[in-house]
Amino acid sequence: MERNTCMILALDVTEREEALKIAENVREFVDAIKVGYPLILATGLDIIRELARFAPVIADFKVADIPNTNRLICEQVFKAGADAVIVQGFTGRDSLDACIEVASKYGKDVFVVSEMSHPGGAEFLQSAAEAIAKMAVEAGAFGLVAPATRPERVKEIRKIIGDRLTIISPGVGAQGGKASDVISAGADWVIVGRSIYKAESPKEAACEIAEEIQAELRG
Ligand SMILES: O=C1C[C@H](C(=O)O)N([C@@H]2O[C@H](COP(=O)(O)O)[C@@H](O)[C@H]2O)C(=O)N1
Repeated sequence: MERNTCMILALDVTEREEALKIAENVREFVDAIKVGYPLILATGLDIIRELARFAPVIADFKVADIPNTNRLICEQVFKAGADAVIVQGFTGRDSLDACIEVASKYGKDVFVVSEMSHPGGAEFLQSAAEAIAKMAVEAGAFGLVAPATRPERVKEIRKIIGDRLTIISPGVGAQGGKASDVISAGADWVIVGRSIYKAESPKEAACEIAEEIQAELRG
């Protein structure tokens, strides 16, 4: 994935036409589109290939099962045309290895959730986040999900992984996180959903956030 705008659109709408229209409108401002259960359960897996016309597609299924089931899920994800998949890390090394094994077969990428951005993310997962980050490096994952709502945590996780993994950070806007703060804390991409797809003009909203990020990168 090219890192031009450092922004990933979280397209959590549930209508096919709306999803395609927003993706078309904001394509110049996003490096990738993240789709998850809301859109896929509403419209089916074919939307992945339709969206792939606009940008690489990250399938956010938070894959979190035993190795064999993880393997079966990832096969379907990459057969459907996704460029990457998001998996949970708390299920352990063998379950993560199963996802990476399938992704490697397709030449695709795996992002591992280290810590989540919502308040509940601090209740159980946060204490395991650093160990999960270390495991992700050892397992050969492509990247990590880390919270834009807690840039100080992104900084800590970046210290552990160095530049060996790409960090994508959700929680900007609607959850209170700031794009420029988490980019400056060491994230490579920010993930933005409602602040774009619920905006009066998704295009203008995406442009504004992209400009904020570029200003931060210019220092
Ligand atoms: O910790 C995480 C993991 C997960 C993810 O990115 O994997 N997300 C997803 O990022 C997007 C934020 O949307 P919005 O809040 O901008 O509308 C949604 O699709 C969430 O499911 C988080 O928000 N936090």
